[in-house]
Amino acid sequence: MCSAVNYTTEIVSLDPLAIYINGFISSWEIAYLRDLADKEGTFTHHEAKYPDHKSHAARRIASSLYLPSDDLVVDCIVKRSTAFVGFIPNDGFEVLQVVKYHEGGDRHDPHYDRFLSPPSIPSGFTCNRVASFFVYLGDEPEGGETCFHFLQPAPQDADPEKFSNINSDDRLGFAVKPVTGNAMFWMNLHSNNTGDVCVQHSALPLKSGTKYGMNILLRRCFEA
Ligand SMILES: O=C(O)CCC(=O)C(=O)O
Ligand SMILES: [Fe+2]
Repeated sequence: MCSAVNYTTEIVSLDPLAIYINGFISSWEIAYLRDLADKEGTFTHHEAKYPDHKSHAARRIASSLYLPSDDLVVDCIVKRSTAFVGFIPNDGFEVLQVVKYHEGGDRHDPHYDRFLSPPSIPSGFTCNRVASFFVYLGDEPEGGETCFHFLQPAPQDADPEKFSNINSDDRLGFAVKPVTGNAMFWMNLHSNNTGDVCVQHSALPLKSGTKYGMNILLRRCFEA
């Protein structure tokens, strides 16, 4: 039995569709997931796994770990995410991934979550990441915002505890602050399965503290 969570939503952008979610994961779920991540083993530093990615424009300086899919709480979060995406045609979620950033510049430079060259499978079908959730699992560091480089700036009356407009890479970026338990959801693909160039985003460098987050990536398979 999954416990009910009364999250609320705010539409950030209609096109591309991007939605901010308040209270998507409860505090006991966060404590549970962080404990589970610590028990599961060691976080792998992205650049230890992929040393040649150091020269990539979308450089990712962070560590990550996959959560076990057979865990009951993980399953409840997948069910909640499935209910959230509703009628969006999809083929389920990837294994949930916890990401950890340390102070001193850990970051993820501008990138897309979709595969730019999706692997095709023998049947002639291919799968890509149609939509993403990024959930903030604490702590609340200085810096470490998720910056969407092509979304409209937040309106002046937007809650400064959650949103800001900051200049990143010389572009005005709409930035989401890592508020524990809250999440961003956005679409990566158009309905014709081509990539939406407007959802390029980055995790800005951590100035101090530690940041944990979780990627919940929705798959869609289609004829290539
Ligand atoms: O850490 C963030 O704020 C965003 C992370 C992200 O975009 C990713 O892991 O793909
Ligand atoms: Fe991303």
